[in-house]
Amino acid sequence: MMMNKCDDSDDNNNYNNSSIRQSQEKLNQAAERLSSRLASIQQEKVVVIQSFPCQTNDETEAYRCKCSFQILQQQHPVNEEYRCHYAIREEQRPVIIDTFPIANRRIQTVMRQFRDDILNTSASNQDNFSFISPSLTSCTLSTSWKHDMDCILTLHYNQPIEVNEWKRQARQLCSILQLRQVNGRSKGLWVSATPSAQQHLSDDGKDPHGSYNTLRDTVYMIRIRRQSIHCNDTNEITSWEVTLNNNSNDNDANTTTNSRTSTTGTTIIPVLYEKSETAFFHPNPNAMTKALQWMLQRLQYIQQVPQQQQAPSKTMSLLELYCGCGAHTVALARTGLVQRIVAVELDVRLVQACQHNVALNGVQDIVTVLSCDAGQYSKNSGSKKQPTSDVGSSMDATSYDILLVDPPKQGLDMAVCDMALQQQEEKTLQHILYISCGHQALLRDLQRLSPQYQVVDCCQLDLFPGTYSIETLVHLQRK
Ligand SMILES: C[S@@+](CC[C@H](N)C(=O)[O-])C[C@H]1O[C@@H](n2cnc3c(N)ncnc32)[C@H](O)[C@@H]1O
Repeated sequence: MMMNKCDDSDDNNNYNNSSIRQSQEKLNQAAERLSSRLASIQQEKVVVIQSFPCQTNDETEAYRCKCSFQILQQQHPVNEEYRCHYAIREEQRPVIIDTFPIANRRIQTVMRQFRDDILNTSASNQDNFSFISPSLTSCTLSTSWKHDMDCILTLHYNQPIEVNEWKRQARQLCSILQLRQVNGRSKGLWVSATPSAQQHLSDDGKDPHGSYNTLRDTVYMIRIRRQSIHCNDTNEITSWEVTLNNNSNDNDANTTTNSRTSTTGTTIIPVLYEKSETAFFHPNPNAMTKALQWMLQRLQYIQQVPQQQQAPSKTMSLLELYCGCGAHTVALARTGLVQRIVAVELDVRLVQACQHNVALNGVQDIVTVLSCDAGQYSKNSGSKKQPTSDVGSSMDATSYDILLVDPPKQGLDMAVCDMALQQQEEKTLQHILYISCGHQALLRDLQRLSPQYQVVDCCQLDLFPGTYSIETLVHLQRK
């Protein structure tokens, strides 16, 4: 568990510095362990494991953009008033918490205001929210990656909601807490309210444009080109950075997909996202943007460095399995480094979100999103069968240059590894970019792939600071 933040500023600084140091030490130790495991998996090549350490206090302490809490009512022992508390489950039991320091600043503020100003308020104010608090059992708070953008509060009840009154009060709640939307869920019923009475939301939370409880974001990819002179040869070196901060003075910069190139040759490419609050999205924006930056660097390397069978700047195609809402898909499609992407996802809500994000960024000509199981897709591709009816425009899996995988903790389906290994004769698939949040599964998969692939680059980042979780990014290349 994370420690509570201390209020004294000197101690606070010490603690903050030490939390960054702890994060760095955690990565150093993980790199040592992984190095020795890799050495036993592949004897041929030694790779240096880099790390992307956390650099700011918010990255180590206040990073989570999705949190769920139980809501408990307790009677005060002295004045006998009932007070609401947040609780998290530890060893099957609810543990009351006053604060949740790993939640981002916006969630921490809304948590405090909702509990103190709405749920535990004076009798007069209680009347204003009399339909909000009774039978409330838990809540979920979600924000955009850039947490000053959107925040959605979802309230779960164990009794039916009185819909009209609840909506009226929830709308007021939206205004006071500056939320994009408040949802109420009770026994299969889903009601939603937004600050504006005019904006119609149907009772299943869908807005008139069809986007479902969406949190909006803009991620900026920065391509930096510079000349390097070595032994009278001039080469152009391209590097990439990824950030959530729009440093321009342009107010429209976070709603447009237009790229901007400066006189020095630096290009800023905005990527727009709308992520469903109800389905998976990366809960740590720092880890998500760092991983994306690493992917761009690797694609740049793949495109520039001549391979045995591959000339530089060749048109590249990419198969992405476990694509989620398209967090990587749309960004990669906008780099100009890949000309064709097929993205596969099992959860239909995420398939829809990914398709929506593809359209939002105008990359429909580059990306095809498929709704199917990654293992099944790989099996069918291996046997040259197309997996589902909506794959008309997709290619056979044997014809991609790069495979990008970001599986759940359990790692790759065996059929995915088989598909990557089966391509030995055609030797088309050259590279695998593997994003892993499950360490044991990653080691198992690297072992399975080791007869034909070797690790050429590896990087680790602190997935959930204050816990043991690490994200490992691995670039495998065909031997
Ligand atoms: C770790 S998440 C990564 C998602 C995405 N890359 C992102 O960053 O948002 C893993 C994703 O794999 C999907 N998934 C899980 N099992 C799958 C399967 N058998 N076939 C396809 N997708 C699957 C999940 O729905 C989830 O979206």
